Amino acid sequence: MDFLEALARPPLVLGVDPRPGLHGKEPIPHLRRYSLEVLEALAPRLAAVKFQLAFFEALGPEGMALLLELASGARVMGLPVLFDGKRGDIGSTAEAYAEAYLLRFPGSALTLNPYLGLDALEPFFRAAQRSGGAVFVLAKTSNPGAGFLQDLEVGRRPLYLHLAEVLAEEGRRYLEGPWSRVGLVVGATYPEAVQRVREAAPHAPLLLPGVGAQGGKPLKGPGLLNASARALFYPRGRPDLEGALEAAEALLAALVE
Ligand SMILES: O=C(O)c1cc(=O)[nH]c(=O)n1[C@@H]1O[C@H](COP(=O)(O)O)[C@@H](O)[C@H]1O
Repeated sequence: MDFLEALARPPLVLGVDPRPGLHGKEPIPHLRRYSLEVLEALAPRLAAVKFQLAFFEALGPEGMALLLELASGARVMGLPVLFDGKRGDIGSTAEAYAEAYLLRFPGSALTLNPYLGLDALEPFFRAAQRSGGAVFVLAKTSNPGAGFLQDLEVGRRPLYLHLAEVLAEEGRRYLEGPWSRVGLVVGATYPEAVQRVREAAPHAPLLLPGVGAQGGKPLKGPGLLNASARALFYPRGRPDLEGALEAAEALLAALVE
């Protein structure tokens, strides 16, 4: 599997951010069963599944084992996997992160934090190239305080746009057909930023988190991957398979004719 196949699938990404408190007295087995059911039911309606590593790490060793099981399960279902770790470190450590999430899971994608600079991102780009994967670099995040650094002016445009331009140029070396393996993250809560980044980086897949619980609306357009976690995985504030299907259908109705 190549992660870029996600771009030819329905433009919806299911975020899996497990809340053990919603899964009863024995959360891990319940969560395992529910996650597999949701993945199986929603897979044909999804571009990819995004596992937020923090929530699995918070569950301890059993949580990490569950993450690996769910990631393997998604791959068996033919569903592209995105690891949301927002990694970023000096080159030699970046190599290790890239090994852990891109090379050990060929065809997967990983979210990245660009604060350390291009030399710290390149090991991830090369690993994505080797493994048929992709990366999504944070440009404009969905949170209310995103502008603190990301909107600072650099050469008469906001920093996030400068980053998008630089990565669009870098990303040309990692093109596979119309799309680059170097994607960007732009919060669905900032639709005008999505538009500006799309213009600055026409070949970058764009991951748009914040749909649903954070108030973002799904956005339609080439290479736009709308991501929703709570509103899809816990549609009425709790595990609910029927509700998850309905929520996915409703979001897709707004995205696909
Ligand atoms: O990289 C991300 O996925 C991400 C980037 C961003 O700017 N904002 C953002 O909310 N996210 C992640 O997307 C998920 C949001 O979940 P919901 O708000 O429940 O849909 C969480 O896992 C966040 O860590």
